[in-house]
Amino acid sequence: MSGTPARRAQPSHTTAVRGVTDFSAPAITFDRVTVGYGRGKGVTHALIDFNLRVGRGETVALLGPSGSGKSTALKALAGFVRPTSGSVRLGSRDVTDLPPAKRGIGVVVQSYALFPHMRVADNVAFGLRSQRVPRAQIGARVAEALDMVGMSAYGKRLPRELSGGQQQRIAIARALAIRPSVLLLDEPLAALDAQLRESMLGELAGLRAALPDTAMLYVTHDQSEALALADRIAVMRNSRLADIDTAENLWKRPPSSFTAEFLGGANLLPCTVTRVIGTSALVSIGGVPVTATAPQPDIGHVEWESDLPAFLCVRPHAVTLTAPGARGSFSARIVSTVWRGSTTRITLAVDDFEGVQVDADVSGHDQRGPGTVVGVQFPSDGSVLVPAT
Ligand SMILES: Nc1ncnc2c1ncn2[C@@H]1O[C@H](COP(=O)(O)OP(=O)(O)OP(=O)(O)O)[C@@H](O)[C@H]1O
Repeated sequence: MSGTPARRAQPSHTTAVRGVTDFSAPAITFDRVTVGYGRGKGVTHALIDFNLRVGRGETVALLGPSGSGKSTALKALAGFVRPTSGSVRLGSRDVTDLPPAKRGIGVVVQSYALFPHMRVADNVAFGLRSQRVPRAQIGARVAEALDMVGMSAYGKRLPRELSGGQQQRIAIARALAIRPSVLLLDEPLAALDAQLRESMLGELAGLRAALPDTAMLYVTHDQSEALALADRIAVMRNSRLADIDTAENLWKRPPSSFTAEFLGGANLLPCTVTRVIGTSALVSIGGVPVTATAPQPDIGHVEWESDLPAFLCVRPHAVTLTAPGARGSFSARIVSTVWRGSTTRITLAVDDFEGVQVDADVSGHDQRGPGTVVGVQFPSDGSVLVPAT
């Protein structure tokens, strides 16, 4: 039997590298940070015992449902709320008691927050003037920041003369003008339409590559943004850090059912572990044996023991439909189909599974209607064990 860990809520830093950046030097540290809003019995604990380290040049996405504490973590770092307990550090400097303007952090929020009466260049210069950067240098720094976001030609415009995407670019330029070592982005694309969001995502990825020493903390509840931009993803749940790891590890080997579901939807099939040898697991779903992959982790506190209840996590694209009665298949009936352009999402009721429907994504425009009987297979390389707790 092999021990299999879920990597969970460890205040760790990654050894992965983007280019030649050394993430091991901490740029941001949250050390057991708790934040409460209100007092006495009415207090809301928006962040509880929160630990996180972000390395120099690293991008970490804070991902989680609405109200899970993501923005509060950012505010604690930026200095907009004071932790009830714990500390925040930038590099080796404890900034817990420092006012926001003295922290030297670039902040970009969803609503752009540009000064409406100021021209673009003055908006971008704002942080530089607050930092008393010599007047002679301001013009060049503003030009440099506008150039980074492709908005050099717009310095004389007022914010109301720009589109939403352009305003957000100016907000990013304003944050970059102070050459921050830490950039905080709070849902920066949430106010933009889907197409613009997609192109801005590409631009943010380019910006990230152009700023190899800047640590970024990126709040989102959109898993595709987190997967596209982050070196690591920290998943928040109920004011706490639930799981943290590289985007790839969390996607391929989710350490919890919550993260499996939150990061892009997953079929979570209740199963019982029969045995695990190396990375090969034999499990039972409703008495039917199925082979799967057991994640082999580097940190571990889950032992895959026989008879342990667990989940089999199968992404919809990994579910295979066969002819009814095909060898190794479960018998199922199509409940509904939704055509999504390049794929069709088929929802299935499987005879041996009580109360659990299975989603399958098949390529093209599948014409099979509700009630059609099919076979369903869960290929072992697309089925991974997830702890039930
Ligand atoms: N100023 C405030 N006063 C009282 N409670 C607050 C305040 N700001 C946030 N909260 C509460 O703290 C909790 C965490 O809020 P936070 O904004 O950090 O969540 P979030 O994960 O960023 O959510 P969203 O994705 O909706 O922005 C929520 O329950 C929220 O209602």
